[in-house]
Amino acid sequence: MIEYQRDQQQTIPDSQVKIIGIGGAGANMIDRVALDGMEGAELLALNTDSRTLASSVAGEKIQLGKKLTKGLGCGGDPELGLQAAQEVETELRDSLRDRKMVFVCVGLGGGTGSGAAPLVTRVAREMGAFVVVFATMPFVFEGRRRREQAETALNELSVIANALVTFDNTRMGELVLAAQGIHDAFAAADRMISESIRAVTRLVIRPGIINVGLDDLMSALRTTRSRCLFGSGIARGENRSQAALKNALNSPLLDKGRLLRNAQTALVHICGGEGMTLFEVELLMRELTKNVPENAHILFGAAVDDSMGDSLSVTIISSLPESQLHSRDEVPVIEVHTSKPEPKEEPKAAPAPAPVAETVTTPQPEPAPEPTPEPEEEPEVFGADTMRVTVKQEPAPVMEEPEPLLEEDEEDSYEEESVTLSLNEEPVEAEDEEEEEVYFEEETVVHDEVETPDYQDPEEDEEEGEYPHEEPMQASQDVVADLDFSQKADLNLEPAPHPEPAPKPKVPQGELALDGGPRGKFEGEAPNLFEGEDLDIPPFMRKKR
Ligand SMILES: Nc1nc2c(ncn2[C@@H]2O[C@H](COP(=O)(O)OP(=O)(O)OP(=O)(O)O)[C@@H](O)[C@H]2O)c(=O)[nH]1
Repeated sequence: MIEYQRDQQQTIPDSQVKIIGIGGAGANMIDRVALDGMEGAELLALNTDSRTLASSVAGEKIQLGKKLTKGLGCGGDPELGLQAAQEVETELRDSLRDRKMVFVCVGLGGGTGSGAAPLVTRVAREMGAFVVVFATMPFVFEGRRRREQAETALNELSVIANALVTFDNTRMGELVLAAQGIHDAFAAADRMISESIRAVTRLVIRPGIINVGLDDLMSALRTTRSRCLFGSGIARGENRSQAALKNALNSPLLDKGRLLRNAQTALVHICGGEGMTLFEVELLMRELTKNVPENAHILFGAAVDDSMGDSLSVTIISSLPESQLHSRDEVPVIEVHTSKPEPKEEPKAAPAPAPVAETVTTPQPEPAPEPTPEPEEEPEVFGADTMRVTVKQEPAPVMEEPEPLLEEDEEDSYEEESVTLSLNEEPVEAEDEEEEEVYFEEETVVHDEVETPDYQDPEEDEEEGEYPHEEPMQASQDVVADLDFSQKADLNLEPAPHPEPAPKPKVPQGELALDGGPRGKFEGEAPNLFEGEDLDIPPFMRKKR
C-alpha cells in the first residue's frame, strides 16, 4: 500500500546551483556536463594549469596558485594544490555567494584536485550551500602514492561534504569492454558522473507532480562517514518501467543493486513523458521495494517532462556507512564468458552479470507480469501540486508478484563458462590451453595456473601490501600518471601481453623410402622409357636420383 503525504517541498531555482570542476579530471567532467546539456546551472572551472583552464567550456574560470605554480600543474603534490587554492579563497567565496546547491567534481590522486577539493568544499559549506562531491579514485595501476593521496583527500571530504559520491576509476572496466582504450574508460566515467549530476539537479530544481526537495535529498544522502549510492536508468517501449529500473540497479555505483540491500533510506525519482501511467509507476515501485530492506524509508518523486518523449527514467539515490561498503574495490574483476559449457564447480569469487556498456538502453524483451486489476483506491497523484510519498512494503492484493529484477540466482544463471580475472591479467583462450594439455602431458600443471610475466606472489613481497600487481609497473606508471590527460589518451595502456605458449618439441620427421621409384598405377607394366628415363616414375623422384 502506498501512502501519500502532502506537504510543501523546498525546490530551488537553477540559478542557485553551481557545478565546480577542479583540476584536470574535474575540468573533463564538467565539460561532459556541458556537452550533455545542463540548462541553467553555472559551471566553474578551477585549475592550476592555465592551458587546461583556457580550454575548458565552463562559463567561469578561476586560476589557482597563479603566483605559486605560475600556470603549471601541481605535479601530483596535494600540498601545493592546497596552497594554490588558498591564494584564491576570497575570490571563491564571492563566486559561491547565495548558491544553495554546489556540486564539486574532482579526480583524486593528483595535486590540484586532492589538495584543493577539501578547501573548496569547506568554503562552499561555510557559504551555506548543500555540497555534493563527485570524486573518482585513481586506477590501481597509477601506483600506491596516488592511491594514498586520494584516500587522504577522500577522508577529509567525507567529513566536510553533505554527500560524497565516489567512483573508482578501476571499476570503469565495468563500463567499457576490456579491449577499449583508456580514453573510452575515462569518457564512460565522465558520462556516468555527468548523468548523476544532471539527475540530482533535475530532482531539486524541476517542479514535478510529486516533488522531492533538498530535505529529502539530505535525508537520503545523510553522511558522516558514509558513501552515496547512485543509480540511473532510462528505457522506452513496452515494459519500460521495469527495464529502466533494471538499468538503474545495474549501475556500478550500486554494485549491481547489491549495496541497496542494506540501505535505510532511498530516494527514487521517476520522470516520463505525457504518456507515463500510474500503473507503470506502481509497478516500478513495487519492484524496487524487493531490492531494499523491508523497513527502508523510501522517498519518492515523479515528474512529467515532455522532452522525455516515450522514454521513462528512474534515479535512485541512497547512502551507506563506509563500514558496510566492504566493496571489491581494490581488486577489480571482469567476467569473461565463453560459449564452452562448464562442468558445475565451486562458486566463483565474484559472480556478476555481464558488464553493462550503457545505462541507457532499450528494454529487454522480457515478458512483464500481466497487470490484471486496478489499484484498489485511485490516489490523487497527478492532480496534486506537491506531495511526498512514503512507500510501505505491503504486497498489493490484486497484482501478480513479478520476479525480482536482480536476484542472486539470476547472476548464477549463466550457462556459459565464466572465468574471473583481474584487470592486470589477460584472458586466456581456453581452447588453446586444452590443446596444450593433450599434447604435453607433463606440462599441464604449468598451464592450469595462468601466469603473466609480471605476476608476483604477494606473500613473497610484504612491501607490496594491498596492491600486489602494482610494483612491476611502477616506474612507467608514475610517468603516465603525471601526463596530461590528452597525452594519456594517446597512449595505448593495454594490459601486458599474455606469455607465449611453450614451444612444442620438434620431433624429426622421417622420410618415406621412395627410392626405387613408386610407379603408381603403372606398377607392374612395361616401363615407358625415354632417353633412359622411366616416364611413369614421378619427375621429382627421377630428379632426386
Ligand atoms: N574520470 C576521470 N578521471 C580522470 C580524468 N583525468 C584524470 N583522471 C583521474 O584523476 C586523477 C587526477 O588527475 P588530474 O585531475 O589530471 O590531476 P590534478 O588534480 O589536475 O593534479 P595535478 O596534475 O597534479 O595538478 C588521475 O590520477 C586519474 O585517476 C578524466 O578525464 N576522467
